[in-house]
Order: sequence, then C-alpha cells, then structure tokens
Amino acid sequence: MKSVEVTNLGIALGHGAKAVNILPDVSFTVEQGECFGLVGESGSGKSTVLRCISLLLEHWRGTVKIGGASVRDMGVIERCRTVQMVFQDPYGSLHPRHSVRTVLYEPLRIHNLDRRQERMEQALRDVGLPISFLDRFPHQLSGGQRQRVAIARALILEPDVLLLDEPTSALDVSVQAEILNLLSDLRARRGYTYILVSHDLAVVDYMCDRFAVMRSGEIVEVLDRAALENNSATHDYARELISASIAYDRAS
Ligand SMILES: Nc1ncnc2c1ncn2[C@@H]1O[C@H](COP(=O)(O)OP(=O)(O)OP(=O)(O)O)[C@@H](O)[C@H]1O
Repeated sequence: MKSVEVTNLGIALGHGAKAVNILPDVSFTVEQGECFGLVGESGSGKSTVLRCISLLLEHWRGTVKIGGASVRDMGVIERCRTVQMVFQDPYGSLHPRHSVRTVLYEPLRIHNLDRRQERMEQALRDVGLPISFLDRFPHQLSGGQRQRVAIARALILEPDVLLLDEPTSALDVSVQAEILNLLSDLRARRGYTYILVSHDLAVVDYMCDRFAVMRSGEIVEVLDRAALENNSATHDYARELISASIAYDRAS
C-alpha cells in the first residue's frame, strides 16, 4: 500500500473578488497502511482537503503525492485505481435508478477489468452483503447497506488509499459502529491507507493512528490517538476541542 504526502496544499474557492482562501497552506504525511484523521469545526476545510487530493477540485496549489507519484501526473485510470473516496451520504452518492450490479459493473467496464462477475461477488462479500443484493436498487437497501455498497464500489478497483468523508455521520448510531468495524477490518486485512474526516473524536479514537486538528483551513496540530486519552495537545484550540468532546461524552 502507499503513503500520502500533502505539501503546501492551498486553494481559493468562489469567483473574482469573492474568492476566499479556504486552505492557505496545508502539509501532512500519512504512512502506508495508516489511518489518519482530519478533525475540526464545521467549515474548517476538512472535506476540501479530500476533494483536492481526489482532484474533485483541480485548481489547487502545492503537491499531493501517493506512493511517491504526483496525483496530477497520473492519468484518470491510474488515479482511480490508486485513490477512491467514500462520501458521507450514501443516499446521495448512489444513483436511484442504478442497481447494485450497475454500480459495481460500471467501474470494471470503464477500467476494462476482467473476471467482472467474480469481482462484483467478491466486492459484496468484502462488505458483508449477500450476492443476491446485486439485483437490488438503492431504495431497497437500508442506510447501512447503501454505505456498504458505496464502500464496495470504492474497493472494486483495488485502490491503495481510501478518502473517507464522514462515512458514518448520516447513519443511525447502531449502524455507525457496524460500518466503522467494517472499515477497520478491511484496513487490517488489506493494509489500505485511510484519510478519515470526522467531527466525532470518538470515531477518530476508534479508527485513527494519528489525526490533524484543523481550524480555518490550517492544521494547528498533529496528534497521536493516545493524546485523546489525557488530552496532551499543546495547541490551545486542539486542547479545547478535545476537552469539549470529553465533556460531551461524559454528559451523554
Ligand atoms: N464551492 C465553494 N465556494 C465557496 N466556498 C466554499 C465552497 N465549498 C466550500 N466552501 C467553503 O469552504 C470552507 C471549508 O468547507 P469544507 O466543507 O471543506 O469544511 P469542513 O471542515 O469539511 O466542514 P463540515 O464539517 O461542515 O463538512 C467553508 O467555509 C465552506 O463554506
């Protein structure tokens, strides 16, 4: 699997005089096989970082390398087979009139991969769904099952890196744990590298080896998961964020 190096990533969004420097200058490195979290308040730029890495946004400054190769220098096919994204909302990310078979078949067709039926069946098995689900449509699936299909779609091209943008926050609490367990097992078995955006430090604690605390488009501190236990953050904002989360957990 591959490491990710983000160096001096910057982007302005909006047009003309209204353009806002959303990410002034972000740098971080994720080891191969690591789960690296991005946390911070709403609007701090976490999703924007993922959208730049995946080239959903293109007009950014700086460099993003995966396994030493710049994502900009990869062709679309190579990039899709290197990095895939899973979105927050499985309702929005699956086409309502496309069966699971179509969802999983399309990337195999576009990338001209062989053994398509076998790969589709394996992808469903990997995410804990029965093969019969190939003939279901999104409205015939629960929220958790939809997110499993979205994960299967991301994995079917056998990427090295998964970008996870709040992958459980649209789901019921009981289902959230199932999806986190699935993602965690897949990483343990296959060694994927994850970058996980979450506003929930309990999710980060469960999933991540290290995490970056973001504020106003900047990384204020990178911490080990262990820092959550005794709140050993040194930056004021990171310490406040962790304290607020601990206080919230104790109250709920
Ligand atoms: N297309 C756009 N044009 C202008 N501003 C944008 C655009 N997309 C995002 N922004 C702004 O960029 C900032 C960062 O947004 P982003 O979605 O990356 O934050 P986030 O930390 O992921 O927030 P959340 O947790 O709410 O998803 C926000 O202030 C947002 O309003």
